[in-house]
Amino acid sequence: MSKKRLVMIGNGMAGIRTIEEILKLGPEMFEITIFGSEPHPNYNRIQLSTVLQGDAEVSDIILNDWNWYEENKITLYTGETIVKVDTKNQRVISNEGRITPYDELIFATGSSSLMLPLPGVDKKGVTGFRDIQDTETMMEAARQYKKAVVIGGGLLGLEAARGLLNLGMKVDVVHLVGHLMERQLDPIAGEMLKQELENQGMNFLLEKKTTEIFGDERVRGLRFTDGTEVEADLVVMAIGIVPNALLASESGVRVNRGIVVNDLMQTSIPHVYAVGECAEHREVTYGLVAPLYEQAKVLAEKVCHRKVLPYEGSVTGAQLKVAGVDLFSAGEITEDATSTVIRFHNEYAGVYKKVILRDNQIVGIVMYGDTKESTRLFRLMTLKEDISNLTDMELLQPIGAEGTHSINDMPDDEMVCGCNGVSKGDIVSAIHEHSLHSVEEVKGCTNAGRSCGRCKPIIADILEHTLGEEFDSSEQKVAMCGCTPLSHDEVVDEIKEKGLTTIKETMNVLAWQNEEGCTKCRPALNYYLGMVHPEYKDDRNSRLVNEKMHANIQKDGTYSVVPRMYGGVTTAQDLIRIGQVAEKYHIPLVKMTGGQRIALMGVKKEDLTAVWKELDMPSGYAYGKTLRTVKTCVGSTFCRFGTQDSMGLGQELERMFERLDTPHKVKMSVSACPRNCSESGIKDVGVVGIDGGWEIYVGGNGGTDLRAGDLLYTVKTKEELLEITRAFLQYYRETGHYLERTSKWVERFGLDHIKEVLENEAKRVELNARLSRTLERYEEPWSKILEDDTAQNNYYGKREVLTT
Ligand SMILES: Cc1cc2nc3c(=O)[nH]c(=O)nc-3n(C[C@H](O)[C@H](O)[C@H](O)COP(=O)(O)OP(=O)(O)OC[C@H]3O[C@@H](n4cnc5c(N)ncnc54)[C@H](O)[C@@H]3O)c2cc1C
Ligand SMILES: NC(=O)c1ccc[n+]([C@@H]2O[C@H](COP(=O)([O-])OP(=O)(O)OC[C@H]3O[C@@H](n4cnc5c(N)ncnc54)[C@H](O)[C@@H]3O)[C@@H](O)[C@H]2O)c1
Ligand code: SF4
Ligand code: FES
Repeated sequence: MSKKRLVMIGNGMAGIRTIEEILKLGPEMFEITIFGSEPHPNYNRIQLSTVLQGDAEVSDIILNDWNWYEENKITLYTGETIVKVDTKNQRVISNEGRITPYDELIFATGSSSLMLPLPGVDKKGVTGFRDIQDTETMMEAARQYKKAVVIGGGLLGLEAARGLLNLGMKVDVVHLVGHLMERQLDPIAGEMLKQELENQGMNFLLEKKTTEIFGDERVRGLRFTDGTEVEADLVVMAIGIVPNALLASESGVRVNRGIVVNDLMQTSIPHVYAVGECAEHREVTYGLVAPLYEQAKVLAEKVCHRKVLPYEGSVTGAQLKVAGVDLFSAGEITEDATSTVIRFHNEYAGVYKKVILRDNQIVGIVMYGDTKESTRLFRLMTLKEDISNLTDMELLQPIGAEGTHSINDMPDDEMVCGCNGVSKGDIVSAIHEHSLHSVEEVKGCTNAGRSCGRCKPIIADILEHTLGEEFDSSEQKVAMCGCTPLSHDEVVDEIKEKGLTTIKETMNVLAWQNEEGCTKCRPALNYYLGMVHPEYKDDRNSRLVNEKMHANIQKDGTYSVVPRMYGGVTTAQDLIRIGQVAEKYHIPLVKMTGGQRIALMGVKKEDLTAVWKELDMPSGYAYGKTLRTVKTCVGSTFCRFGTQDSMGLGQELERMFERLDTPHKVKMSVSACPRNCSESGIKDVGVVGIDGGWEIYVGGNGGTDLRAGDLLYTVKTKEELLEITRAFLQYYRETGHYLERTSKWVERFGLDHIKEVLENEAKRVELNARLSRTLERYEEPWSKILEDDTAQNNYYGKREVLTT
């Protein structure tokens, strides 16, 4: 039987994904011919922003190279545009006069940039941002000129503006309405975004309507309806897109805004289909790849005569690809009389989260500054789950709360790669079925990570979780954050090799792509610099919010205060004082913590310093990436089973390591006999007394990733124990990644390796010496703040932390 002739107009992302799906279902079914106006094979249009921002070359973003077409016996005509479709005789005609007959025809013509029909729009230096050519036009302009204006403060305009800043241009963004990305963000989130981008160097002209682009042959500036003007050597129009549907309508295919299709992607003419941005389905046209790839799958099943699950439309979520900006938006963005809203807003930390509910279902999500919960919430929204059994707290995790959402907790159907519709379950099955070991292999096999690339860190986590020891994390270089391509280890090596001493200097010398850094890299750099240079002056403003405040911020915007109680031992005087302070400052809850401390919960920000003063006790660092507590049992002092003085040792350890900066929090414990009443088996360092000595366990964790500690050594004396523990902690400090718990670190390095280092006497002595130098630098923070009026005003007095 001869093959049917399949012709596709358009060689872009949605079209080629359709062909890939067709080749999977029926590799021998069609003789395929593709026409593309652009002179390139299929490339990742999404990554044009990355190319413009200087993080990739055009060659890096090719999705299907020339070989792919050849290997799949596809005839490809690039740089050739179809100008006529004769649906009666089933053939297409190109601008080169080439006539190609078809049995099945697919329109995959995408969209074009919407260009304002203004006087001067055809001047040199005015461009859209849609393809490689536009990107090259902008890059060329940046080599010769200084000043750019972007019209449109949406996703595209802001990504373009960020790229032009990276290329050294001064950039104004002209926006029609009062806040940025008004289609995705409400005014509060829009304002937060504006502030961040202003810090990065962008200038905004809001509520401005352009009337004219003036200049000579080349643009010189813009004029607005209010009579004002702004200079410009380059104007980038990013005010939306228009589906390329004219050819279809001229060929008699029904067109509204886009080419109208039914649930099987069929147009009004038999054997003619449309897919991607050019298609209009149930009156909606889409501008993100996720829905387009869903359409591609349905269309492939249809033309291959497979059982088809009809396309019923998509819910989309948007994120901005600009370093230092963490936002997510999906569905409705403003509440109305029929909806209710749960909102968390911490202006100080720059975090805003809003979930809109109707009939106990999520109908809208807006998040800025912390989007960790976005995939989970988006899943609840798309599945239309009844959320009435979830508390506000379960829906919106406050900042500073431990993420409850580990890979373990993730349901199999949770979407990992939104662009390509790949769930955790799909990835885990592919890892097992195809013996995959790297992110690149997962990408090749499942498509996850193949578009915007944002999901790659989660794919790496899933690989690690699924493969355990077989996972070679060294192969998976993960950048510290979007501000740099360097990994944590590479940044630390550079700090040491180049003798970098401040955050600013590190960012400059290592060519940070975002001058100010972001909430991921600033705290990490602050930690690494302090770890490498004991004399480093801590940059408080680069700390995570709880550390900056020296108190844990709570769900309702109040704080918790937990004073230090060495080894979990207190006195009657301290308890009386705590009681008096709790009464005087109307502290609503006094709670014993899991680490044997007393927490005063619900302290108002303006009362924090007075509470510290009247308690007159050191900070317990319940908020810090440092030693939290050393939990102890009563031990030989009172217990008849006790073989050792656990309270004495616990207090000594806590006094030794209090305030020590570590990559993540460190919990310790001392039990005086193997009955282990203070749970030494699930601590970062857990000590158990035995007859004639101590056992030291490390890498234990009692949290979401439950892990029993490994026995590191059995020692006879307290001196040996202290020397080993100090060396262990210092080695963790020097080689752990910022925010990596010892449980993960021990697994990454392997217990044998750690033992080998600690058994080497010279190394052990050096580690102890470096730790001693570091420990000298720490001071008690609460009393320091009480001596410092400026700090009190800046952090606790004038500013208002808003939580609604
Ligand atoms: C800078 C930028 C950043 C983006 N970022 C994201 C993002 O982060 N996430 C996301 O989901 N989406 C993003 N998008 C949108 C995404 O790239 C598009 O949704 C997707 O590329 C659309 O695919 P398509 O195949 O429908 O159209 P296209 O990729 O535009 O392909 C259509 C092709 O058809 C060709 N063509 C048109 N008419 C003819 C003709 N008559 N004859 C021959 N060829 C023709 C065009 O030249 C074009 O090459 C971004 C887009 C841009 C421009
Ligand atoms: N990160 C991403 O997901 C991403 C990135 C880039 C592009 N895209 C996609 O590309 C497409 C185009 O993006 P876009 O940002 O151009 O479209 P958009 O429609 O999302 O935003 C256009 C913005 O321009 C503003 N605007 C309209 N007319 C204006 C005028 N005369 N003057 C000033 N401002 C004006 C609008 O108010 C709107 O905010 C969209 O489909 C988008 O989803 C997505
Ligand atoms: S661990 Fe042993 S010594 Fe400590 S309290 Fe429990 S039984 Fe007593
Ligand atoms: S989420 Fe975009 S590639 Fe995975």
